[in-house]
Amino acid sequence: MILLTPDEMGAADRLAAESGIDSYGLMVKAGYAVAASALKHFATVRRAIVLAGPGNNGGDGYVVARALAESGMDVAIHALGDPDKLKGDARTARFECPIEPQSLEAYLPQAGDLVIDALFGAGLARPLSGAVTALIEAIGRKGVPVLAVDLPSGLSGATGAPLGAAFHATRTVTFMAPKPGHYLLPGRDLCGVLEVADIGIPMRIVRAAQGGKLSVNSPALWRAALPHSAAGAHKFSRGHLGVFSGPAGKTGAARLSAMAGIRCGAGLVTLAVPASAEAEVAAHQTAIMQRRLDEADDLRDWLADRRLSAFVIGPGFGADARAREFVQALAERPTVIDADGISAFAEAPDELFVTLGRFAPHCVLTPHQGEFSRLFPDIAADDDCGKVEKARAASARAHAVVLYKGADTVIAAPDGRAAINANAPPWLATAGSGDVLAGIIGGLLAQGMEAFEAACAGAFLHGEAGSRAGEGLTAEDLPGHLPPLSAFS
Ligand SMILES: NC(=O)C1=CN([C@@H]2O[C@H](COP(=O)(O)OP(=O)(O)OC[C@H]3O[C@@H](n4cnc5c(N)ncnc54)[C@H](O)[C@@H]3O)[C@@H](O)[C@H]2O)[C@H](O)CC1
Ligand SMILES: [K+]
Repeated sequence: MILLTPDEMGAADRLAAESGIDSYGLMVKAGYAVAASALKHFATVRRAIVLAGPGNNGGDGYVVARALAESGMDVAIHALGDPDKLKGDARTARFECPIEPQSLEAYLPQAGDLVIDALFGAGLARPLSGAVTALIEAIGRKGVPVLAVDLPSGLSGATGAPLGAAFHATRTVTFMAPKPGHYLLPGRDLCGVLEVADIGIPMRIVRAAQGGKLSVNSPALWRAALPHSAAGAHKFSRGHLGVFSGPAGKTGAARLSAMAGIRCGAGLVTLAVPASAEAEVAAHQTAIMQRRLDEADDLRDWLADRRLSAFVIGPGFGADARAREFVQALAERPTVIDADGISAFAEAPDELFVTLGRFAPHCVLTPHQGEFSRLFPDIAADDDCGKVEKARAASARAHAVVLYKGADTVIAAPDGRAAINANAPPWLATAGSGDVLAGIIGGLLAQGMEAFEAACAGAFLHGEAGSRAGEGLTAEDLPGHLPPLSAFS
């Protein structure tokens, strides 16, 4: 599913107008879509209160009011600012609506109300005023449901961050395509159930307006790149994943990664294990092989085997000089660098980026928020940037795919492509879950998937496994609940 930033939506609007599409007609369809949602999902409310803002979001609101009044609902309009100052389509909508707007201050929330939030949408430019903030709080205290037009007022459609106070909507109706702010947190929560209404802008125009580089993560993005088990496939043709284990007592994370790697189809998986942990690891493994590997020289000997097609380093490994040395040696091969593999470079991020920059961007960094801040402190601290922009900036700097973890995981590639992953159930945030994700991505890389597609597919499969394993899952449950890749081809 494509995503449009509010600016791109504005471009789509302009392209639509240039192609002769009547913009007021778009506003009418937008308003009727919201009214239809109100009638379908809030039919039992006593009255609908349209809060109409000073621009076209407000204009949509007047159309909603007219449509609901025509359907017999008890409707009132409370306008922010002077309705006589409305311009263009919003002005037309106001005068085509039979209901006289009252002032915003005159609205006293009552049980049984439905608030239609048509104050601000794509044009939100600054935090809401104190009066509007107070009204949002009064509505929240009264427990009055809110149906938001395009975006809950106060929420940035670009970043998913509120600019101060914002409505917490029960449902949001947006137009033609979702925006990043509908999926990034806390925006996704503030929107409630999201509906995307078609208001008659041809998709060729919507696609022309879209930079084409930002999507909601879905199989459509990577199904063509999935490894297909050809009839003649044998274990060597499905790649060989190397996973680096930590020392005795710290081998669980790597074992989770290795299990995930073999479960998502890697033909062979080998755990590289220091002498101290050999017995411990051997006691747990069956299908997964192991190899003693202590120092960088052992690693270089192992790397001579070109059948090794991908690696995972980081889970439980230890964030030390040895980790940096190993990552430096691995950078020439597709490698998932996770956890300690990232933190090991906290004092010298550029050392990692220079090394990765010497090769094609075939590595995947999988930082959570803390690790991201350690590796990209200036990017993490830039509040003007949303999570998509941060992941993109980090990916360009690191010359690697960056999978910026969270309940709203964002995947970005150095070429600007980005995807927001939105299928992770909340209970996926459990110890070891990240180790499994690293293993899934490593397993897909080992089978020849490119880094961006492997990271997107990995994030999606991880979320699916979490949903299938259900609440109360532990990380050990995840590999066994991975859906077969054939389910997506
Ligand atoms: N193709 C579509 O998606 C369509 C969208 N429609 C609706 O149009 C709005 C966008 O309308 P716009 O006039 O550009 O902006 P807003 O109505 O969101 O904002 C109005 C105006 O308010 C000022 N402003 C911004 N922030 C604040 C603030 N915090 N306090 C006070 N005033 C503020 C600023 O000047 C804005 O311009 C979109 O969301 C859709 O709902 C079309 O109706 C149909 C086609
Ligand atoms: K709104």
